[in-house]
Amino acid sequence: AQLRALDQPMNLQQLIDRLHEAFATNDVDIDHVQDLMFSYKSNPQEWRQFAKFDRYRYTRNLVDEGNGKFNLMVLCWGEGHGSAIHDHADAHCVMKILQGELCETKYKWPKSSSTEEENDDSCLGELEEIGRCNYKTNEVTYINDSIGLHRVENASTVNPAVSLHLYSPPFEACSIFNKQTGKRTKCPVTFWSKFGERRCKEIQNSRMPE
Ligand SMILES: O=C(O)CCSS
Ligand SMILES: [Fe+2]
Repeated sequence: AQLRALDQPMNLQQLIDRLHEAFATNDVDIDHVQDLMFSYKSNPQEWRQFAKFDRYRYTRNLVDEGNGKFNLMVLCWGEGHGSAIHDHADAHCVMKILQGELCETKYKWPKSSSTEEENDDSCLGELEEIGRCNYKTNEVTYINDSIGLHRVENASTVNPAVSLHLYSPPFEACSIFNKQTGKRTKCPVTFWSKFGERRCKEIQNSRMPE
C-alpha cells in the first residue's frame, strides 16, 4: 500500500502517543499504524538515548510497551550485523529506518514435511528467496507470517544503522530458520536495554543467534 505522510509533524513522544491511540480499540488499522511510522521523521536527538550498540551483534532496545498491545523498540546494527532468518510469531511487524540503510531478504516458509519419515527436519530443503530490498532512512516496511520469513542486515562496511520496530501483539519468542535445511528453532528474544537503561544483571544480551 502507498504510505501517506500525515499532515502535522510529530516528535518521537507524539508518535508513541498516536500509536497508543491507534491501538486503543481491538480492531487495529495496521495501514494507519504504518502511516504513523512513516510520518515520523527520524530525529537522532529523540532516539539517541535508546541507541546502544554492541560490537558483535545487533541490539534490541525497548522504548515502549504499548499498554501491552505492542512493543516499540530501537534496533542498532553495527557494520555487517544481521539477524537470523526468522518469523514474527503471528504478529504484525512494522520496521522504520532511523539511520543508515538496511537490506531485507524475504524467504518462503519451508515446505512442511508431508510424511512421517520426513519428520527429520534436515530434509526440508533450502529456503526459497522471494525478494531482496534495501531501505533508507525514514522508509517503512511491513511483514507478517502470511507474507513469509525474512533476514534483515546492515550490509554497509562503514556505516552503522538504526531502525524502529513495532510488533503487535508483543512476543517473547519467535522461530529462526536454517537457510540450507529449513530447520526451524524456537528462539527467545530479549532486550539489550529497556527505556534507555541497561541494567546488566537482569538483561542478557539481546540476540537471535546467527
Ligand atoms: O526483532 C528482531 O530481533 C528482528 C529484527 S528484524 S524484524
Ligand atoms: Fe523481522
